[in-house]
Amino acid sequence: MEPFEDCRAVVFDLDGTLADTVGDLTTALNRALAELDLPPHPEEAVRGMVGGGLAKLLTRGLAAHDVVLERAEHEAVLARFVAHYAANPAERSKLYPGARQTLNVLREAGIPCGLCTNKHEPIARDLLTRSALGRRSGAIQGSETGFPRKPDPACLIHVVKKLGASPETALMVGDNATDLKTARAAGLKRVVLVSYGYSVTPVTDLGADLVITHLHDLVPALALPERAQ
Ligand SMILES: O=C(O)COP(=O)(O)O
Ligand SMILES: [Mg+2]
Repeated sequence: MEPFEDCRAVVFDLDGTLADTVGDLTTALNRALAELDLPPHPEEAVRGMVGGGLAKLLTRGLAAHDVVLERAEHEAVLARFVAHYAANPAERSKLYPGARQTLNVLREAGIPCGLCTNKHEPIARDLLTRSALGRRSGAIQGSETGFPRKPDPACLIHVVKKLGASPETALMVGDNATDLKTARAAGLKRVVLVSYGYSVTPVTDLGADLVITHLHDLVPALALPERAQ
């Protein structure tokens, strides 16, 4: 893409973009499945189920076993799954290389960073605090807070506004088609996708303005002043 010279804010997705969380998600999902006497899914299978929030992950995990629960039971299993995950969200999860450094460089360059995730917001905040990303993020928006989940653009529009930017001057960095769709629906002109996340479709086929293989490739693409890099 052309260097994005007028970037005033960067909004990141969390799972698959800043943090590799699939290990802990798999553990929690498999605990919930075990309580239903269902076999566990391997981490590689769960990778392709992440990105739509915990409710969707449970639905996908059950569907992979050809199980559809009646509503009340599904809600009860979901509550247990969320509780399992909330109890241990950071045992095996880790930030991707360059996550902290990239947020630092952007902040030093005067570009506020925010976060828009389909993860339950309290769990997202917990993860971010544990990984010291929370204080580097100017605005965090997760799910179950009254905003509809991505790809509805409302949460992204809210974060962009909180960061003091506009859709024209903000950039979204995500890992799948949902992030791209959300950003376009919010009116963002620049969308970067990372290639190492959880997308089941090759990200190069999705129509992003730029695909990066490493977070370190983000700052050079923004044409920031030399001192900031
Ligand atoms: O599916 C989730 O729980 C979160 O996904 P996201 O951070 O990629 O939006
Ligand atoms: Mg993601």
